[in-house]
Amino acid sequence: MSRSLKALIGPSILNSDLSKLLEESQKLLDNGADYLHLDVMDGHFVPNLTFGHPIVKCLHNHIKDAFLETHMMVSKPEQWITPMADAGVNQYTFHIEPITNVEEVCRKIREHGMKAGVAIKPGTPVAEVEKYISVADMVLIMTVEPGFGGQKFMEEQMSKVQYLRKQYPLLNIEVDGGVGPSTIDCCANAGANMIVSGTAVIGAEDQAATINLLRNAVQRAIDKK
Ligand SMILES: O=C(CO)[C@H](O)[C@H](O)COP(=O)(O)O
Repeated sequence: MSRSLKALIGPSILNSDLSKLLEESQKLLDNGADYLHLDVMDGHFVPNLTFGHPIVKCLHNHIKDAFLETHMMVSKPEQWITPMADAGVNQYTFHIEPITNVEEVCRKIREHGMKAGVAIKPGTPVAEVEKYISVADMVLIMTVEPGFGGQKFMEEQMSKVQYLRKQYPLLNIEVDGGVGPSTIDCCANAGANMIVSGTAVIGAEDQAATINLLRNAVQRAIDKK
C-alpha cells in the first residue's frame, strides 16, 4: 500500500509498432507516462504470444529510469521471476488463477526487489484476490478478457474496484482493458488509481493530451474523496 493515493498512468505498448519498441516507449515517457505496462503472454494462459525477458532487458538497458511493470499472462508465473528481475523489471504483476501458491510467489517477487501485483480475469470473484492484499503491492482488475488489446471495456467489473476501494482506501488498484477518455471517469469514480491504457493512448493524435486527460480524471476523483 502507498501512504497516499496517486494517479498513475501506465500505457500498454501491446498495440504499438513493436518493431520500434524503444522509440514507442520513449515517446510515451516523453509524453508523460508514469510507467510502462509490458504485456507478457505465453500462449497457454492466454491464446496469444508477445515477448519475454530478453526483450524487456534490452528495452530496460536504454530507458533505465523508467518504471517497468510486466503483466504476466502466463501459466507459471514463478518461472519468470528471476529473469524478469534481472531484466530490470520494477513491478511483476501476475494472475492468481493458474496457481495455488500465490503468497509464496509474492514473497519471491519481493525478495527479488520487485513490487508484486496480483491480477484477476473478469470471471474471477474479487474475494479470490482480496485474500492476498496483505502480501501484494497492487491489485489489477482486468476490464477485458486478457490476451488482446483493443477490446470493449467491461463496466460491470467496476463493482470489484468499488468494493476494494471502500475496504482499502490506500490500496493501489489498477484497471486494464478498454480504458481511454470515454471510460476513464467510470474507472476513476469507482476508485482505480493506476490506469493502463493501450490503443486509446497509442492511437491518440496527441498522446500527451490523452495521458493528461486520464491522469486529471483520476486525480479529480481522488481529491473528491
Ligand atoms: O492486458 C492487456 C490485454 O490482455 C492490455 O494491457 C490491454 O488490453 C490494453 O489494451 P487496450 O487499452 O487497447 O485494451
